[in-house]
Amino acid sequence: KEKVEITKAQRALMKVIVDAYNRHKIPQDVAKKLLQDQYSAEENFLLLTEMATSQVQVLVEFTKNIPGFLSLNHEDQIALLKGSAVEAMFLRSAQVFSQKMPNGHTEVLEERIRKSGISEEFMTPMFNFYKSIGELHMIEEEQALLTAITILTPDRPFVKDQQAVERLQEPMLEVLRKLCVLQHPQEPQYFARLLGRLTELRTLNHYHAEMLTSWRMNDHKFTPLLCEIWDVQ
Ligand SMILES: O=C(NC1CCCCC1)[C@H](C1CCCCC1)n1c(-c2ccc(-c3nnn[nH]3)cc2)nc2ccccc21
Repeated sequence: KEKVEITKAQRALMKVIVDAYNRHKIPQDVAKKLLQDQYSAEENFLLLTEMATSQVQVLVEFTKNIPGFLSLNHEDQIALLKGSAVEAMFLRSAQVFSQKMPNGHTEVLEERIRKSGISEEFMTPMFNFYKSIGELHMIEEEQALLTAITILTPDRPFVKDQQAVERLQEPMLEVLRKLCVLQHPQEPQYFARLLGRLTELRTLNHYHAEMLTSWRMNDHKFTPLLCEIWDVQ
């Protein structure tokens, strides 16, 4: 039986990531807002672009706190943010969707999202992902590390020094692996399941451009930041 122990240095790294993650959580209020009222497709799309814009700003702040990130080549820093922004948005959306809510609220939230204006064909992959994240019942340390690991994916388009990114991602993966063994001793496959979600996240990345243009409304307006990050307009 492997004796797993998180070292002092690993605990310190985890604390830095979790503190940064908690400081930069975007307001949960999108779920509350959606539960309050039904909105038109236009209003929902505006809400999405507002939430996504503020989440990108928060993601940049969070990323700056990842040890070593600011020492990376500057173009690579941009390539990593650009390459992970959509995945981080869906990961955060999944965490918002999976958060504990009073009875029946998750069903109402799901209904509101299904009727928000997104076209039908994307509902299944999106909710499959949200539910598979929910089933993991991640603790916040796991959520924070998974977000950092997503950002530090070496094989994003245009990353020049992939080894430098791997050197930052590997210690995060090792801490997460140990955390999973300690948190879920009766589930030796839990870490593998967690990483499997990152593969599912990449498929949502693939759908994203089509999802945006498929919203049942015309004239999709984006903020300048989203035009940069989402490669639209
Ligand atoms: O605001 C949101 N997500 C923010 C959450 C926090 C981080 C930044 C994004 C959207 C809501 C917007 C208003 C209409 C309903 C969905 N959202 C989504 C969602 C839906 C479609 C696309 C998308 N992308 N491209 N086309 N459609 C992205 C995200 N999934 C959610 C699950 C739980 C709670 C909110 C959720």
